[in-house]
Amino acid sequence: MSKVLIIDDDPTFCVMLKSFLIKKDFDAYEVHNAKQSIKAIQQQDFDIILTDFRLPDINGLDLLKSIKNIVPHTPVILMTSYANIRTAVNAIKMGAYEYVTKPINPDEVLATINNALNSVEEKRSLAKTGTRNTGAPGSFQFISGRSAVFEKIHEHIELVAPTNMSILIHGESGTGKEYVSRLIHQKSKRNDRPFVAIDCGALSDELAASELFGHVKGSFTGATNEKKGQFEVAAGGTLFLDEIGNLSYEIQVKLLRATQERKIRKVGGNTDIEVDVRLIAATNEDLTKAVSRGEFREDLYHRINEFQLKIPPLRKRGADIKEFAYHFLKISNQELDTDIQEIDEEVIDKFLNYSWPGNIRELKNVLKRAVLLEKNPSLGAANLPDEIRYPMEVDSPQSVEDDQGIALRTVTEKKEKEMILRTLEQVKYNKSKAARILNIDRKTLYNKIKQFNIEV
Ligand SMILES: Nc1ncnc2c1ncn2[C@@H]1O[C@H](COP(=O)(O)OP(=O)(O)OP(=O)(O)O)[C@@H](O)[C@H]1O
Repeated sequence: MSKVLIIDDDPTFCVMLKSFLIKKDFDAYEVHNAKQSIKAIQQQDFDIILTDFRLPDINGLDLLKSIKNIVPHTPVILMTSYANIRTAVNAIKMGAYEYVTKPINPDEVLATINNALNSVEEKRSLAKTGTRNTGAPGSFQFISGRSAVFEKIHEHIELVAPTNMSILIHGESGTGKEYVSRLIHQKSKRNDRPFVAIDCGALSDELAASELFGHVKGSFTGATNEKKGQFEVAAGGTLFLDEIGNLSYEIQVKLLRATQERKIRKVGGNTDIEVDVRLIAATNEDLTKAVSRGEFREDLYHRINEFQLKIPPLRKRGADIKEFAYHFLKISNQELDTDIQEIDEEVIDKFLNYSWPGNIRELKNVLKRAVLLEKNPSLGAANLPDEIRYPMEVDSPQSVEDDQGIALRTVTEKKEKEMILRTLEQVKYNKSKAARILNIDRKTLYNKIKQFNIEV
C-alpha cells in the first residue's frame, strides 16, 4: 500500500482528498503547514507527497527545496491555482514531479499519483538491473509536428544521433528537451544500452557527486553501502543531464574529467573507473552568460557543446499545437478510459492564441483535465482554464501609441477590473468563490470592487 502525505492548510480539503485516496487503497496522511510536513517527512517514509503551493508559513518553492533535501527521490506533486502556473513550471525545474491545478479533481490527482509511482518503480528497476529502456513499450511516442521550425531540428537530430558527439539542448521548461534526448538515444548506436536521465536542478551539492559518480561505503554519514553513480549505470549508453547550469563548480571539474579522460572516481574512493557514456545536457538559461559571469566553466561548456539544438517554445510551433492536442487527447482517453474523438475548432483557436508558459507539459495537463471534465463527444472550451478560455486582450501597437499619455498603472487596472468582472459573472457574484478563483483573499476582493466601482 503506497503511503501519501497531503500538505494543505485547508483541513476540509485534506479530509476529502484523504478519504478519496484511502478508498483507492492508499495509506494517506495530512498535515496543515510546512513545519509539520518537514517533521512528518523526517519521521516517516512516504512514497509520494502532495503539497499545496500556498502555505501559511512558507512559499511552495522553498518547501519543495527542503523536501528535496530530505527525500530527493520521493515524487512531489504540487497543487496550485492556474494563476500560479509560471511558478509551478519553475517548481518542475526544481524537481517537482508534476503539478495539478486547483480546484482539484480527485481522478486527475489519482492518475498523476499513479504515473509518479510507476516512474519511481521504473527508476528502481534501473538501479537494480543497471538498465533502463526508453520507457515501457509504447509509452515513448515522439511527436515531431510539421512546423518548418521543428522540421529543421528533426533533420539535425537525424544527423547527430548516430555520432558520439556531446549535445547541448537549449529550450524553455516543458519544450521536450528530455524527449528529444531520448529520441537521439533511440536513433543512436547505443540504443541497446541504458538511457539515464538526471535532473541536476533537483540535486543538492552534497547529493550531486554521489548521484553522478557513486560513493564508497562510509564515505559520509548515511553512506551505509557502496553506491553506483549514474555514469556507471549508463555504461555504454547515454546520460542526460537536465539543468546542467545548476551544478556546482566542484562538480563541473569532475564532470570535465569524466568527459575528457573518460574516468570517474567515486566519492571517498581512491581508484579510477573507466566510463563510456555519451553526454546530452540541457539548459533553459543562456550558458554563455553563466560562463561570462564565471559560474560555468568555459572548458566544460565547449566540451558539452559539440553540437547544439535549440528547441522552440510551443507558442512558436503553430500547427504543431493541433497535432500535440490530438496526441494528448488520445493518451488522456487511454488513461482516463474516456472516448472523446474530436476537439472543437474554437478550442484549437484558443490554443493557438495562448502563450503556453509551461509549453508541451502544460498542454498535456490542460488536455487531460478538460477530457476528464468533458461530458460531450467533442472537447469544448467550457473546461479550459480561464487564462486560455478568456485570453486577455492585448492592446494593439496602434492603440498603445494612441494611449501614450495613459500611465501603465491605468492599463493594468483596466485589465484587473475586466478579470474581476468576468470572474464575478462566472460565479454568479459569489464573492468567496471569486476570491478563490482569482487567488486573492476576500478583503482584497472587496477593496478592488470598491476601487473599481463594480456594482454587485
Ligand atoms: N515531442 C514530443 N512528443 C510527445 N510528447 C512530448 C514531446 N515533447 C514533450 N512531450 C511531453 O511533454 C512532457 C515534458 O517534456 P520534457 O520533460 O521532455 O520537457 P523538458 O524540456 O525536458 O522539461 P524540463 O526543462 O522542465 O525538464 C513530456 O513528459 C511529454 O509528455
